[in-house]
Amino acid sequence: MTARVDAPDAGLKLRGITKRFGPVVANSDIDLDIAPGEIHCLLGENGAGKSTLMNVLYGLLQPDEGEISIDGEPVRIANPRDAMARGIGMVHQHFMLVDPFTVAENLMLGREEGPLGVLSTARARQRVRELSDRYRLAVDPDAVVGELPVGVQQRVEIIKALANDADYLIFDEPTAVLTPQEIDELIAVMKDLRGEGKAIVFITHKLREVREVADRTTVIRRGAVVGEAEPGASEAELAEMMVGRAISLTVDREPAQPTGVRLAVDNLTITAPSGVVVVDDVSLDVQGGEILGIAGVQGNGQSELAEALIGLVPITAGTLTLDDRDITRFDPKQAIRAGIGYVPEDRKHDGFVGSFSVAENLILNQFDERPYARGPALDGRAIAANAAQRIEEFDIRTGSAATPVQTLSGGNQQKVVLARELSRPLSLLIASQPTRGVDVGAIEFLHKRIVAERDRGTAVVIISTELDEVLALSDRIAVMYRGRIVGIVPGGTPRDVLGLMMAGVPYEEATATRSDDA
Ligand SMILES: Nc1ncnc2c1ncn2[C@@H]1O[C@H](COP(=O)(O)OP(=O)(O)OP(=O)(O)O)[C@@H](O)[C@H]1O
Repeated sequence: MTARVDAPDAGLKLRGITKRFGPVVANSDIDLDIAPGEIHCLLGENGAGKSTLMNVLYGLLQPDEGEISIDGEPVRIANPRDAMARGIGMVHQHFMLVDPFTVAENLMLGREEGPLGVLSTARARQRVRELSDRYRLAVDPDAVVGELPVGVQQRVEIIKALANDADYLIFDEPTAVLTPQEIDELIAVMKDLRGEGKAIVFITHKLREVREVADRTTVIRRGAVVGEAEPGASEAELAEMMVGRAISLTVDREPAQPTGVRLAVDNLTITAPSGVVVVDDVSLDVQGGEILGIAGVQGNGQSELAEALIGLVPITAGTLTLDDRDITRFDPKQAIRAGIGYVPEDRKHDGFVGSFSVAENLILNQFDERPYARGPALDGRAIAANAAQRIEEFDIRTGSAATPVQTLSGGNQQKVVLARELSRPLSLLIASQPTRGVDVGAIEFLHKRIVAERDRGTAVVIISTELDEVLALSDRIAVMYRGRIVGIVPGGTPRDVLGLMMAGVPYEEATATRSDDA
């Protein structure tokens, strides 16, 4: 018999997939072929319909029209159990793991009732070990999932999919939440899987990753396939195909015109409930009209520093001063009133209320303020007018202003948070991973807005694990390592020097090492 991969109809084929949500056509007559042994990138703007299509393929959604076949045989995928039985696995954008359970227990649960069926603890632990050895996915079977960093949780998701013997693996924006090193590791795993003949569908907004791994790239715009990108297409070409216009991948900005210190952080120390000192005697200033970038490998105290500035975590020692006012003990409400804008790292958790509408989320924290509050009642007209303006300005792709935010695509949810925070008068803007999950076109716009906020005289703090983003926006860069500031350096500092500093090497030594290498 002919080997399966040689057969003309080998692989997975989607034909004419259409999926509507009320008036929104999320997928319109989509054809997609996924061949064994390929990494197939799915590229498209926020809200283009990528996750919807993958949710159809995984049986989480039923299409209104269209067919799916595997190796020429039509299949109906009614639910994830069917998908897994057909060899389709999915690593979700938002993990579907059960936090209080261990890795092995999560495998046993087979959350989506996979073909693993009943599995003993011993067998599950052994399976985790086998798979983690084979694919270099270091995971302890007995670790409690909720206590693991996101990068490791993602490995657990991959192990779960592999434990079900998936031939087709869907990775829906897996790199959005990973550090650069974790991204490299994940890409190596994806290449190994491809080498074994598995097919991978890879969704990402990072064009560099597409160029690194894609055997084939299908571009979707507004629910329909635009076409396949040419092999070897440049980042600029991919971006243009995706968005439908040429876009600038660099940020145009004039040198900063600092207006004097607005934010002063003095000897800030934060001790976590576990007793670990997560921010250790940090002092820094941010001037009005300046962007201070904070670079560092995730987990080196940057998140806690940001959360302390907005009053979300208690401070152990030190002081915070904004425009000569002591804000050290402010709670979030007071901080917001003092003109602090905050874009949280975890938008789902701290950024919005999913069941509230887009319009409501755009005025969250301002419900009791003019012009939205009129006495004890809300002024519906003012709320609607604000929503219409922000949706237009930030190009938020939503059915209407009344749509619950939880049904928006990931990137559009992020735009709602940024639109809200960038639309009130600010003294200080703190933005953690501001463009996480956002498409290149929207990044261009959001970066311009952040620079415009600086030029208005606001003090801006950007925290990002994307060194490209820190470099594109920052006038000065503070590098954090193990809760301390390793150094505060000029905006244009070379990447490799920053990289060394992120590993704890002081600036002078890092620059000397660099010239030694040269
Ligand atoms: N459950 C739902 N109810 C209503 N509308 C939905 C639902 N799920 C998705 N949509 C809509 O379908 C469209 C496509 O969304 P989808 O999440 O597939 O986009 P995406 O390409 O994955 O975007 P992103 O890059 O931002 O993640 C969007 O307009 C979204 O608001």
